[in-house]
Amino acid sequence: MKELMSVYSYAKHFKKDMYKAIGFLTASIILGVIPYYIIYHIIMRFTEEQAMSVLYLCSMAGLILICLLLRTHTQYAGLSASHHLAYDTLMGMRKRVADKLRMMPMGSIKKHSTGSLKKNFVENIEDMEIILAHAMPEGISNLLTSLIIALTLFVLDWRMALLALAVFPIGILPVLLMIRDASTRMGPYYQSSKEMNENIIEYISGMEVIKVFNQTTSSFKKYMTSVDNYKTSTLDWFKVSWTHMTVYSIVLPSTLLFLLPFGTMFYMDGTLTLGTFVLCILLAMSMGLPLMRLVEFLPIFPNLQQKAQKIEQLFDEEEMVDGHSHAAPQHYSVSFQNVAFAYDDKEAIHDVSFTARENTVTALIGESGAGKSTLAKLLVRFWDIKRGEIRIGGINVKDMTFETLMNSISYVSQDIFLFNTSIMENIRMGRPDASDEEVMEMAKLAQCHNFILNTEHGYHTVVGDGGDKLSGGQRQRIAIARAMLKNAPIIVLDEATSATDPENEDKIQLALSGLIQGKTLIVIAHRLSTIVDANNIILLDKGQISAQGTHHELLALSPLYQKMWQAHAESMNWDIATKEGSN
Ligand SMILES: Nc1ncnc2c1ncn2[C@@H]1O[C@H](COP(=O)(O)OP(=O)(O)OP(=O)(O)O)[C@@H](O)[C@H]1O
Repeated sequence: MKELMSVYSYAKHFKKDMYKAIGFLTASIILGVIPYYIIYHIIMRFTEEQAMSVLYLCSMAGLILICLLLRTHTQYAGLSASHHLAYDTLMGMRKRVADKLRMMPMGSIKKHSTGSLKKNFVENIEDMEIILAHAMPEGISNLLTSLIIALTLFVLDWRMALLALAVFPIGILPVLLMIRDASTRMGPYYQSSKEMNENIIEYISGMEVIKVFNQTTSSFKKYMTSVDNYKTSTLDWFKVSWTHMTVYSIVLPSTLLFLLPFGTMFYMDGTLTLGTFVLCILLAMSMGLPLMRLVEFLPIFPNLQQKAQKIEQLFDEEEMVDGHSHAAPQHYSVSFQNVAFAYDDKEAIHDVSFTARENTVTALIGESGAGKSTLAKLLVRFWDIKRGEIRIGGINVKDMTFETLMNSISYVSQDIFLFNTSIMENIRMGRPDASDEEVMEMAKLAQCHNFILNTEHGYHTVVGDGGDKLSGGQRQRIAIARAMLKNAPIIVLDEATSATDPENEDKIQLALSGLIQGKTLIVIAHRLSTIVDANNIILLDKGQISAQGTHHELLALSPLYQKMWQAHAESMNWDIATKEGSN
C-alpha cells in the first residue's frame, strides 16, 4: 500500500483533486439512495391509507428525477476530477522517468533490456490509471456510502443492520482468498509478461540476424514460448479468480438474504414496525451495489502493488550527482589525472593520465578493447570514474552541471543514432536555432550535401528508425555535421569516419582542421594514416597508456606503435596492390 500511495506523490494537485473526486462521487451515490427513501414514504402513505394527491405523487416523481439528474452530474464531476488527478499523476511519473533516465549512468540503463524498460515505463505507468482514476476515489466513496447506510440501519434497528451486513463476511471471504492467491500467482504472471515484452523487442530488433542466419524457427519459438507462458499464467490466475468472483458477486448484493425472513419474524412478533421494516429493506437493497463496487477493486491492488514496486525500484536506482558550477571553463584543455574505471567489478581503465590541449588534435589509438571508447564516454560522464579526476579547463567534470558539460563537448559516438525525422532536423539538433542555410553549410563541410540532394526529398527526407534508410557512412557524415553545427569547444570523434570512403574522409579531415581553431579535438581512429599529424597520440594497451607523443616520437620509442604502424602500412600496400591488380 505504501508503494501505491507513493504513486500520488507525482501529482501536482493531489489533495484538491482527490477531495473533489471523493466528495462528488459520494454525493452521487447518496443521490442514488434518496429515491429509495422517497419510495419508502409513498409506500408508507399507501399502507397507512393516507390520501395522496396527484400533485404530491408528481412532485415525488419530480424529486426522484432531480436526484437522478444530480446524480449523473455529480458522478461526471467526480470522475472528471479523478481522471484529472490520474493523468496529472501519470504525467508527473513520465516526467520523472525522463529525468531519471537522464541522470542514470549509461551502465545502469543498459543493465535493463529495452523490453523491460518499455514495460515498466510505458505499460506499468499506464496501468496505474485504473487505481488512480477509479479504484481509489470510487473505492473510498463506495466505502463512505456503505458506512452511512450501515449507520442509518443501526440507528433504525440494530438487529436489521446486523442481518443486512451478515452477507458481508461470507462475500468478503472469496475476495480475501483471491488476494492471498494473488501474492503467489502475480509473481509468475508479472515475470511472464516481462519476458514476453523482452522477447518481442528482441525478435523485432534482431530480425536482420534472424533472417541472415536462418534462425526464424528458433527465434519465433522463443517468442511463442514466452507468449504461451504469458497465456498460461494469465489463465491460471483467471481460473482461480473467476470462481471467487462469481461467489462474491452473488453473495454481496444479497443483503436481503437474512434480513427478509428474520425481519418478517420481528414484524410478526411486533418488535418491528412496518415502516422501519420497509425502510430497512430499501436501505439494504441500496447498500448492495456500493458494497459490491467497493470489494470489486480489492483484487486489483496486489497486481498494481507489484507494478508500483517495479516502478519505484527503477526510480530508486543510482543517479549521478549533477555538479553546481554553471560557469563556463576559462579554457578547454582536457586532462585525465590517474583515472581508473570499472564496468561492474572488472577494471577497464587503470591509472590513465594525459592532457588534450586547446588548439590541438589528440588521438587515442590502441587495439580493439584497449579502452579508447571508454575514455571518451568517461569524458562526457556516461559513467563516473572510480579514482582520479577528469578536468576541463581545470574544473572537475563532476563539479560542472550536466548542461555546462554538454555545452562544452560535441561527441560523435561509434553507434550513430539518428531520429526518425528529416535530415534537416537531425542536423539541426546540434543547434536548434540554426537556420536552414547554416545547416546546409555544415552539411557541405561534412561532405553530405551532395548525397542529401540525391535523396527523395533532399533535406526533408525522413531517415527512418534510427536512420536505417541511410548507409553507415552517410549516417556518420550527418552525425559529424550535427556535431560541427553544435560548435562546442571540445570535439570528440569516436571512429566517426570509419564507414566513410577514403576520399570523403580526407575532405572531412580538411573541414575539421579548418574548424579546429580554438578547439580541443580528440579523435579515436583505427586507420593510423588519419592521425599521423595529430599533436599528441595516446597509445593505449589493455586500459593503460603504453606510450604517448607525436607519430615520429612513437615510431622511435614504442615497439607496440612500430608493430601497429607496420601492420597498417602492410594493409595499405595490400590495398594498393589489390586495387592495381584489379585495374
Ligand atoms: N558496457 C560495458 N560493460 C562491460 N564491459 C564493457 C562495456 N563496454 C566495454 N566494455 C569492456 O571494456 C573494455 C574496453 O572497451 P572499449 O569499448 O573502451 O574498447 P575500445 O578500445 O574502444 O575498442 P574498439 O576499438 O573495439 O571500439 C573491453 O574489455 C570491453 O569488453
